[in-house]
Parts: sequence; structure tokens; C-alpha cells
Amino acid sequence: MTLRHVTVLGATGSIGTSTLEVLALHPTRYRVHALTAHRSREALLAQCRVHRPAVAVLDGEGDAAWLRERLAEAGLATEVRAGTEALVEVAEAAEVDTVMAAIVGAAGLLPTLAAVRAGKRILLANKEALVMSGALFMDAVARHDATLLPIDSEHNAIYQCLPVEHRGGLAQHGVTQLLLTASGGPFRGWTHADLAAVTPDQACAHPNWSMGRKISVDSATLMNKGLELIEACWLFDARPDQIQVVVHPQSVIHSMAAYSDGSVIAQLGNPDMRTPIAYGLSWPERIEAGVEPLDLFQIARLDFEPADEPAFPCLRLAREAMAAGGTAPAVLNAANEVAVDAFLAGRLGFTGIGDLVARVLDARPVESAGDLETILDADSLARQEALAGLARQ
Ligand SMILES: NC(=O)C1=CN([C@@H]2O[C@H](COP(=O)(O)OP(=O)(O)OC[C@H]3O[C@@H](n4cnc5c(N)ncnc54)[C@H](OP(=O)(O)O)[C@@H]3O)[C@@H](O)[C@H]2O)C=CC1
Ligand SMILES: CC(=O)[C@@H](O)[C@H](O)COP(=O)(O)O
Ligand SMILES: [Mn+2]
Repeated sequence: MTLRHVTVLGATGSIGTSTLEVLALHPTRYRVHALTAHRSREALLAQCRVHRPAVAVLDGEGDAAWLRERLAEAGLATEVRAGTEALVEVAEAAEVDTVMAAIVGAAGLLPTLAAVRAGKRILLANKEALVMSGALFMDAVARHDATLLPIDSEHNAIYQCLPVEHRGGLAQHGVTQLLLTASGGPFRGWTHADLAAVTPDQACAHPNWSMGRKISVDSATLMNKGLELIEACWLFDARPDQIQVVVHPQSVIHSMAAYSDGSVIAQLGNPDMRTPIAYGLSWPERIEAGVEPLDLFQIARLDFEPADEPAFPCLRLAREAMAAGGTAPAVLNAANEVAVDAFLAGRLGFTGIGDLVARVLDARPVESAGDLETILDADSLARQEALAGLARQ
């Protein structure tokens, strides 16, 4: 068995901590090379004590100096670095073969792309990176012979339901449709009018998954499903019209692939991210993930319904951005990040999220997204437009 050396980008988050739980079950298979966080220095210190990485990264120099001192007091040799350059370094380091990309939002793009360009095995949770840079990202995966394994539960499920080699389009492998499941979020069944006064805590109370606050809000607006639709188009070389969103409130079927002979292949499991994480870490083998076995008698029933697009316009906005192509998905993502931040800070109402994203998409031109600079510019200008929109209200 080869020992794999892993960098965990976003180690202190929900996906990061689940990843470390799985790694801890297999000390002879995996060694942690680097752990990164933004500002959670106490949490990163605790992780360093347990996992003893060679490198730890925080955003600010002050936090890095604090961590350096605490680690030295604890007699640990972990080197501490700061900033985006350090994130890129630990993602592309020669010692590393596997990178868990679990930073939330656009901040994950540069280190994740660095891992791709260094030909690593990338476990992709950070969907925003792929949404922003779709064609460029997938071209880099092919050009640098990187191994890209989807961690997002739906995409991991579809990956497991597709033939091993599915590049070159779905149709040539007899796949007619991808069925992307959605829980419907905490406000499933609510009308657009009901949603006006919901609070951040209500929006973050996901019925089935325990996740970071940004993705929890995205699930509540169905923007998460919109981002996932775009993510699936890029990962599986699919057109938006080949993907059907199916609301499935139990989150037990994690997604499906439909074939020309009438077969529909589904992947099921308890809603626990340690399953896709373990899959990505061990692929093509399987390892123990610490997840409870699925008890179908306890679940008893599985329900399905269409998404309510009039009440949750973000799904349509994402589909339209994918159809518009070029920089439109990066604009959608940037506007959504600003809007979700404002909602969580109490500066924007819940239904204001979709309204703001729609206004920014209308205001920003769609350009060809052939290079990273254009994508980063589109991201930055969309953020400025969104902030100006917030200031005007
Ligand atoms: N949680 C889940 O179950 C799922 C998550 N995903 C995706 O995975 C990604 C991570 O989600 P989740 O774990 O929930 O998010 P969390 O908010 O729980 O964690 C985010 C992690 O990223 C770090 N981080 C945040 N901002 C920055 C920044 N500017 N620079 C560097 N690091 C940063 C955080 O550090 P700090 O702690 O210091 O803030 C933290 O380690 C997202 O893209 C999400 O969409 C996909 C499917 C399921
Ligand atoms: C766990 C995971 O992959 C999340 O993206 C999850 O899908 C959120 O649930 P919904 O967006 O379906 O509510
Ligand atoms: Mn998902």
C-alpha cells in the first residue's frame, strides 16, 4: 500500500474536519502534509497537535506568528506560513499527491488550480472554483494529467453511477440524463412571499446536512443546486438540458444517471460527507469512512417532486448563466457570494439574494473566459457591482 501525502485546504471547515476524521481512521495509508485555514487559529492549532502536518497556513501574518509561537511551545516542528502564495505552495508541493479542495468560495480558485496544474489528485468540494473557471479548469485537468474526483455529494454519486470512462459526451456511453437530487432546503414548500422575513439561523438550519453557513444559505435559496448544475455540466461534459433537478427531501439518493435502455442507476447512503470524502481519498479502492450503514426500513419512504422555480429563482439564474457561457457563471458566483455575506450580516433580506444576483448579471457584460485574468476581473467587477447595488438600497 502506497502512503499518500495529503494537503487539506480549508481544514477547519465542515468538509475539512470530516476529511481529517476519515484520514485519522487510516494512519498507515495517509500522512497530512499541510493544513490551511483563514482565521481560525485556535482550531488549526488543535488540528496540528493531532495531525502533525509539515506545514500550516493561515491568512494573516499576525495569526501565523501566534500559531508559530504556540506550536513551538508544544514542541511541534510544523512550519507556519501566511497568505495566498502559501496556499498555492502547499497545493502544488512536490511531497503532496492528494489535495482536498475545501476552501469555501472564490478564495479557493488559485490554490485548487495550482494543484491541478501540478498534476495532483484533486478532491473537489470547492464547487465555486469550477463554476468560475469551468473550461479553463477542465482543460488544465486534461493538460496536466490531474485526477479530478468530485466530493460534492451529488457529483460524487453521479461519478459512481457513470461508466469508468465517460469523457467525450454522455450520449456515446448510453447516458440520456443526469438526475441531480436536491433536498429542497429548509424552506421547501414555502412561497416567495413567506420567504421575505426569514433569518440567517433559519436559513442555515438544513434539514439533512450539517455544513458551513455559506453553502447552507445556498441550499436554502437553491443557488446551491444552480451551482451544482453548472458543476455537473463541466465535470461530466453535459449540457444543462441533460440535467434534471429532482427534489428528494430525504437526501438518501445522492443523484442518479439514466441510460438509453431504461435503467436508472442511483447511489444511496446516509447524508454524511465522510462517504464521498473516503471515496475520493481511496479511489479506485474503498475504505472505511466511519459512517452508519443505511437502514432502509428506518427511512421507509423516498419522495420526489419538481423544484419550485418561481419561489426559488436562483436555480433559473444559474441555468441561464451557464447557457450564456463565458464569464457569466463567474459573475453569478461573485454576486451570490456578496449577497450571501450581506444576508448573513443582516444587511439584505433572503429574497434580496436572488434579486441582487439578477441585477448584477444584467449589468455585467458576458466575455469569453479564455484566461484566468479575465475570470478574476469578471469576479472582481461583479463584486463591485453587487456592493454598489447593496449601497443603493
Ligand atoms: N459542508 C458540506 O457538507 C459541503 C461543502 N461543499 C463545498 O465545500 C466547500 C467548503 O464548504 P464548508 O466546509 O461547508 O465551508 P466552511 O465554511 O465550513 O469552511 C470553509 C473553510 O475554508 C476556509 N476559508 C474561508 N475563507 C477563506 C479564505 N478567504 N482563504 C482561505 N481559506 C478560507 C475556512 O477557514 P476558517 O475556519 O479560518 O474560516 C474553513 O477552513 C464549499 O465550496 C462548499 O460549497 C460541497 C458539498 C458539501
Ligand atoms: C452535502 C452536499 O453535497 C450539499 O451540497 C447538499 O447537496 C446540500 O443539499 P441541497 O442543496 O440539496 O439542499
Ligand atoms: Mn451537494
